[in-house]
Amino acid sequence: MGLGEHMIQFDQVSKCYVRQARTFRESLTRLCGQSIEREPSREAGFWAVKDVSFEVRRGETLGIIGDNGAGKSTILKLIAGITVPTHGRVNIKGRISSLIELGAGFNPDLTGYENIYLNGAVLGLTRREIDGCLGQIVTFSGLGSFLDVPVKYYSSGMYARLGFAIAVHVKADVILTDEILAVGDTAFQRQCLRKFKELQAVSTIIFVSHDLVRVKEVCSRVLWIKQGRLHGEGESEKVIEAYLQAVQRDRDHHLRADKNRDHAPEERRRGTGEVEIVEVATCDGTGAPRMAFRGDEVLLVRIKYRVHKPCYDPGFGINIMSHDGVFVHGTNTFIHGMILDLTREFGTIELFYPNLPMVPGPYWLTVGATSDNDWSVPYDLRERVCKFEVLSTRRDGGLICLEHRWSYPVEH
Ligand SMILES: Nc1ncnc2c1ncn2[C@@H]1O[C@H](COP(=O)(O)OP(=O)(O)OP(=O)(O)O)[C@@H](O)[C@H]1O
Repeated sequence: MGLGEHMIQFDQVSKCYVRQARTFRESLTRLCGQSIEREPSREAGFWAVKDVSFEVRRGETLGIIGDNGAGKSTILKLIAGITVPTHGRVNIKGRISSLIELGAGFNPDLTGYENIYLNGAVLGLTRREIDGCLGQIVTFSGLGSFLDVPVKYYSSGMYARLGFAIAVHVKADVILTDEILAVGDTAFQRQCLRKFKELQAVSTIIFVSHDLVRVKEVCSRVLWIKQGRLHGEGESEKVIEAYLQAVQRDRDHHLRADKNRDHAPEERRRGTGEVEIVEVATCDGTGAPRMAFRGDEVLLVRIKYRVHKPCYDPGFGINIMSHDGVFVHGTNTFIHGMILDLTREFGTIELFYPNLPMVPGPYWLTVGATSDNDWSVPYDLRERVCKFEVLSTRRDGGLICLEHRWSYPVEH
């Protein structure tokens, strides 16, 4: 087999699952343990994968991303031959090792050692081949004397360890992984990641994950699956960026729909009323209202106010609070030495943030108008007046994403 040849080919592949559609009455009847013979369930076809074509070359690590239920795992199952396409053709070359549902093929009454041989045989290895990699599997699993115990006594983490150890040592041509680098404890995850990087050099890998940082790190090409269809394909960075933008649009839509439904207003308000904060809106760089932002995007806070009485030395302030009430940032016009002329009845003032270097999550804005920088007696103080969300692929801990860079000087 030569370099660059196609290891996986999907040619207009579709997969239809048949789902049992039940009426409420049928579900109730079932719950009560009664027969549903007189009212049979109707069968509904559901296209989990629809008309998908792609190819994967030898040595590639291909990422598959998409929302929950998009059809990613179904594609893996089609590659693994766990399920067959309803239409189209799936061509696979070489031995496949599947890291989906780790340990699913184990026999609970057999010991770890026995399951290594059983699993190896299922994967098409001869006894001699399994003997050859047994030592590595044993060491990698870290299960020691537990390998003499029937696997029904294993914890789910131990199950996954053994499953992973077998799957990565069988010298497969194609390796299928589904959120696999998140199994076990942190030390085992590090070990898996090291092994994964080793395998990248010798195998073709299909990597399904919601961890977009990891996908970007390990895959050069990515497929974006949306509602069973291939929605995007190409260089990881570009496809992930487009996906994130779509996620953000959806999230924004959702947040605004929620706001319009006026769910449980969280706002607290007080003030003497000379200046009224009529409306606070979070906007994008073009000034369009928006509630979900990526960390590298502009946030423009637009405050519309109304002056009811002439007032002395007026100013505005903004606080950003995290969802659990931690004060993230605060500023006001007094700090910036701004002198405002509030002689007109209506006006607008805007605060511009060039980016939002915070950890992902929901944030709240408190906006106030006051005189002479005295916030104890404000004209109008609207606490938690509006909410926005920061979406990010960064995984830093804490509250803010400080720019940083690791270095690892080698001592000579
Ligand atoms: N055996 C099945 N029978 C019926 N429907 C199924 C079956 N397996 C999957 N589905 C449906 O097919 C769709 C695609 O599922 P799939 O597991 O491939 O999604 P996914 O992209 O891997 O999702 P996630 O990110 O949540 O794991 C879902 O709507 C799911 O409910």
